[in-house]
Amino acid sequence: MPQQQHQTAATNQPVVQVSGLGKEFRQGPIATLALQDISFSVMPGEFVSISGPSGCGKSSLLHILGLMDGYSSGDYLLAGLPTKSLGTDQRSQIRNQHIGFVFQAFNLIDSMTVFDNVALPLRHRGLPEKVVNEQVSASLQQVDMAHRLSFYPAQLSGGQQQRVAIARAIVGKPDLLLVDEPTGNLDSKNGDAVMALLTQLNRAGATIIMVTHDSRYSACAQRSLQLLDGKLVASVMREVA
Ligand SMILES: Nc1ncnc2c1ncn2[C@@H]1O[C@H](COP(=O)(O)OP(=O)(O)OP(=O)(O)O)[C@@H](O)[C@H]1O
Repeated sequence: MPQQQHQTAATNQPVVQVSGLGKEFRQGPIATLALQDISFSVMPGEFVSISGPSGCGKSSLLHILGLMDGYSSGDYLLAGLPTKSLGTDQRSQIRNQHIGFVFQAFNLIDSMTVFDNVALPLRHRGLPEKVVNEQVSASLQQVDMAHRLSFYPAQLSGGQQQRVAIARAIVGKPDLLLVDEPTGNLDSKNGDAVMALLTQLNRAGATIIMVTHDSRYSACAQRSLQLLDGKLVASVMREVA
């Protein structure tokens, strides 16, 4: 399969730099401290997993890293850009330029073909259709789904839908792939295939942060961050085969 070069593979600036990050949710008089004093960096080309028990703050952290939610304290630099005081439009633009998302539920648009789903981030950037065609084709080849470009999501298996979702996430050559429980809706055979694909993308230069409950899959990452009660309690390096 052809391999795309990801933007950050050649730089030495952290893709993610989080320091003293805190997140408080307020529901009337009740305050929940979902994240407390979290600090870590992720360098270009790293594959980092985030794990921990239910309610420990994994989704809250991923949402902040994806600029889908703000934070209450600390700092977060994305590819060197300060994110603290960004407005909604700026966040959305930076998300489109720098971040690819892969969700547990795939989140494909049912009324659009595979091609149009994958083309979405590029059309959002206003790129010419010729460039869109080239990049979508390359991206679908990377995930081995080029033979299904005129299919609709309902005509695909779960594993195929997730591969299309991965194609959509990488089509714009983002600095960072944020992956949330990518195997949660898949059987073990398809889950293994999706993890093999993510590992392959990482070897080709993609920087990946993945939330997973599954210790088998967190072992695919070079580093595992473990959260407990909103705190970062361990950062474990692994030798990945
Ligand atoms: N919108 C919200 N309003 C209030 N509290 C919230 C909100 N979102 C999350 N929380 C609280 O923040 C804490 C962390 O939740 P979060 O969803 O980040 O955990 P998680 O580790 O992703 O859990 P799971 O593995 O079950 O998905 C929990 O105590 C949760 O109740």
